[in-house]
Amino acid sequence: MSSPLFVAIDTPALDQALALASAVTAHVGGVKLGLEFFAANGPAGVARVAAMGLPVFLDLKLHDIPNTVGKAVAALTPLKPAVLTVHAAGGRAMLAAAKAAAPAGCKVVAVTVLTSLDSTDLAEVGVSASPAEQVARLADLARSAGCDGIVCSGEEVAAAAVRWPEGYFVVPGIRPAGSDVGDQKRVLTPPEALARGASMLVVGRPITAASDPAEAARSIAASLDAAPALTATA
Ligand SMILES: O=C(O)c1cc(=O)[nH]c(=O)n1[C@@H]1O[C@H](COP(=O)(O)O)[C@@H](O)[C@H]1O
Repeated sequence: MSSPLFVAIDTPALDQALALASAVTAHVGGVKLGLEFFAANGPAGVARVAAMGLPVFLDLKLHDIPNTVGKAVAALTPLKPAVLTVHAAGGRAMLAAAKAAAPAGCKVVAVTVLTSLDSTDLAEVGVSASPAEQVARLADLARSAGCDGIVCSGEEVAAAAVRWPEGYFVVPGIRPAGSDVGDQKRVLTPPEALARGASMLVVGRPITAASDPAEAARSIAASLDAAPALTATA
């Protein structure tokens, strides 16, 4: 089985992205390219990283009217992403349009509540539900709209995996014990998130900002090998 560990290569510098992907390739299951990389390098940059051979998670968090999102997803098809993100808050028709336009074999996953938000942040944008309640609501929406899974934090993934047994669960906000949390608010360690049912662990700065990214990735991968089997509870 390929590793659930994906490294988030958040940099505008193509050379740096290629060097990071090359350094960690033996220890990860794929690379995640997001807005920072895409804004600077566009589809051609994504193709350069993809040519290295690792699966690419293209994390553009699309959120617009259904027609626009469907056409944007169709335009990304030549890049053959393994996974694409859209925002669940875009609604049922937008989620269905994204899935309908996605290339065969590409998982469309819906971002529920960003891991940088807590209940105070949600209240500020008019959401009175807790992060756990909101993730459950948006997971049900994503599932019924035909998506393959969701993005949520490690705090919600066990309940989501119970609600949606065949779902694919992308979990960012991953921090090895003792590492800097940064702007993340809902975090879990790599083995804990895996044990709770994560399908993919997204790790950025704990690897990319390490003095030795290859060693950081190797160490996280080794911690996963020692992780206990799934113990998901609702
Ligand atoms: O969709 C994502 O990947 C994502 C969703 C989310 O709720 N939180 C989140 O941090 N991410 C992404 O996961 C990565 C986390 O990076 P680090 O905090 O450096 O590990 C970033 O590239 C974020 O864009």
